[in-house]
Amino acid sequence: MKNHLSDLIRIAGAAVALTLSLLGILPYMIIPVAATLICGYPMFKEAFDAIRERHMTMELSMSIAVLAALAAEQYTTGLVITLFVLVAELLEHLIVDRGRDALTGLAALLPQTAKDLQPGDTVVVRPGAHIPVDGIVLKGNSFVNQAAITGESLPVEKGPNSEVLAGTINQDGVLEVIATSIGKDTIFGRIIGVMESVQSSQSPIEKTADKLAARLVYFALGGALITWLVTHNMNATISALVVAGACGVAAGTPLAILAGIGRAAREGVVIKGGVYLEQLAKADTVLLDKTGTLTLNKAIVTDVSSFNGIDSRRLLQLLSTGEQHSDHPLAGAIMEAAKNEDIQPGAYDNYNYLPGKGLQFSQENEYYLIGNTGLFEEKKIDVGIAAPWLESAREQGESTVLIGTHEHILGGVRLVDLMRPEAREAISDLHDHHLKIILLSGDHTASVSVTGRKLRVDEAVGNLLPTDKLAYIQQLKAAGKKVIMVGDGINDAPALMEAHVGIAMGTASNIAFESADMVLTNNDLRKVGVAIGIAKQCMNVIQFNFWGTIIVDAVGIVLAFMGYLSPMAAAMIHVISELIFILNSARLFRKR
Ligand SMILES: Nc1ncnc2c1ncn2[C@@H]1O[C@H](COP(=O)(O)OP(=O)(O)OP(=O)(O)O)[C@@H](O)[C@H]1O
Ligand SMILES: [Zn+2]
Repeated sequence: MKNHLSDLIRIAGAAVALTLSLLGILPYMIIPVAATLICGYPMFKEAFDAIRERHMTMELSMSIAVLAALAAEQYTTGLVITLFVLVAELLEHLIVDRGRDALTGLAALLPQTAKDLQPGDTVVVRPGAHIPVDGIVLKGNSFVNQAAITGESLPVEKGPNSEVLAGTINQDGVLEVIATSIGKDTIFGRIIGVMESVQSSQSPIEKTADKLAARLVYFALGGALITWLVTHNMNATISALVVAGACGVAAGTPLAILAGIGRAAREGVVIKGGVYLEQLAKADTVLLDKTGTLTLNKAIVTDVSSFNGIDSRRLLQLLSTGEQHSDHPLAGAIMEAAKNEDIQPGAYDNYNYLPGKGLQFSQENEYYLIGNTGLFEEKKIDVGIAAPWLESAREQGESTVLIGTHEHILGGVRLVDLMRPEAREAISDLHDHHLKIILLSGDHTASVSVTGRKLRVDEAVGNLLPTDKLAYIQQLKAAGKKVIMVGDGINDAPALMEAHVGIAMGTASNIAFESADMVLTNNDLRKVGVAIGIAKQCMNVIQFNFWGTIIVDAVGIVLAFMGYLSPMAAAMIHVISELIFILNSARLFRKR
C-alpha cells in the first residue's frame, strides 16, 4: 500500500502543476518542467535501468516522448503524458494486487495454533472454528465447509473415521480430530506453497509475452523515427511514441495465469505452474488409469472358487496371508472377505511383491503364487481348468485373482470394483473438449474392454505393466500427441511424470503430490474437464490481449504518422486500451 501512497502524491502534484499552468497562473516553464521531472521520476528511473540492462520497456519510449515534449517547449504535453502514465500504473497495480491478494490472502487462513501441534496429537474443534490440521475424526459428528480447498459448495458430513482438512470450517458440531499432518504438510499448506512458487517462476507464454512487449517498444521507437524523418512534425512523432502500449501483454499475461490457477484451486484442482495450464489447453489425448482412478478403490469379492478340491476357507486363508501387507486395491477386498469369514492371515517365510502381476510367498517349504493369468503363464503353470470361470468373469467386466503353487493352480477369486459415480459424466465432458480418451490398465484386457464400453471411452488397453504404460505415453508423444495422464499416483508415478500433464487423484498420498503436475484434491474426476475449460479460457484471454495490443499499437502509430493523433489523444488511447486488456485478464478471477 505504501508505494500506492507515493504514486497518489505524485499524481496529485502533477495534477496541481497542470491545473496551475493551464490557468496561466504559472507562466514560467520552470514549474511544469520541475513537476514533470519530479513526478515522472519513477518512469525515468525505470527507463534508465532498462537501458543499462539492455531490456526494452514502455517506460523508455514514454520517457523519450516526455523529454522530446519538454525539449520542444510543449510543457503541458509533457506533464499530461506523465500524469497519464502515473494514473495508468496506479490502476494497473491496484488490479494486479487485488487479484494476488485473493490468492495469498489464503495463507492468512492457515491456522497459527497448528505450530505447537505434532502429527498424532488430538485436537478439539469447536463449531464455527477452522480445522487446524489434516486428520481423522475420532469422535463427534458435524458438517464441514470445505469450499476453500475442494471447491465443494455444500458442507460435507463428517463422523468418526472421516478425513478432515486444515483450513476448512467446522460448522455445527464438536469434532475430536487426530492430526495426520500439520502446517506446510497439509493439503492447504501445499496449495499455498504452489501458489507462491507459481508467482516466482515464469511459464513459456509469460516469456513470449515479455519478448512481444519488448518488440512493441522497438516498433514504437521505429515508428516515431520514421514519422520524424518523413514528416519533421514533432507532435506526430511524440504521438507515435506515446500511443503504443504493452502492459496488456507484459502485465496482463502473468495476471491471467495467476487468475486461472487461482480459480482452478477454488474448484479443487491444484495446478503446479503456468506451464501446465498451457499444456492443458493444448492437450488432445487423455489417458485414464482404471483401478483407483475410474473406480473407487472399493473392490468387493463376489466369488471364491477352488479348482483342485481345496477347501475354500483354506484358500481364503492362503490369499489373506499373501495379501496382508499389500496396498493394492484388490488386496484390500480380499482381506475384507477373509475378515468377514473370521479368517486370520497366517505367517510366511519369504515374500516377494511382483509389480503389475501379483506376489509370491513361501510357507512351510511350499511356494505360493497370487496374481493374474500373466503371472501363471510366465511360470508355465497350466490354468486351463480355470478357463470357463475366467471367461465368465471377464464378460461381466469383473477382475480375477488366481492362487496356486509352483506346480498347479489351486483356485481364484472374482472381484468387482465400484465405478466412481461421476466417471461417465467426466468422460463425456472430456469428449466435449474434443479429446481422445484412452483407458490404460494393468487388469486383463477383456475386463478392461467391458469397462471401456460402459464408459464410452475411445480405446481401452489392458495387460499393461507400469513400464508399459510409460512406453505407451512415450509412443504417443513421439507421434506428436499432447498427453494428459490421470492416475492414482502410487504405481503410476513414472507415467504421471512422463505425460505432458500428469494429474493425480487423491488427498492423502505424498507421492501423488510430488510426481504429479496437478492434483484433484477432492478426487472428483469431473474437475479434469473443468480445469481444461479454465485453461482454454485463460489462453484465449492471453491471445486476445496479444492481438488486441498489436492491432491498437499498429493502427495508433499509423494514425500518428498521418497526423491524426494529438499527443494527448495518443496517451489516452495507450492508457485506456491497456486498462481494457488488463481488466480482460482480471475477469478470469471471477467464477463462471
Ligand atoms: N497384490 C496383488 N494381489 C493380486 N493381484 C495383483 C496384486 N497386485 C497386482 N496384481 C495383479 O496385477 C494386475 C496389474 O496390477 P497394477 O497394480 O499394475 O494395475 P491395477 O492397479 O490393477 O490396474 P490399473 O492399471 O487400472 O490401475 C492387477 O490387475 C492384478 O491382476
Ligand atoms: Zn503502458
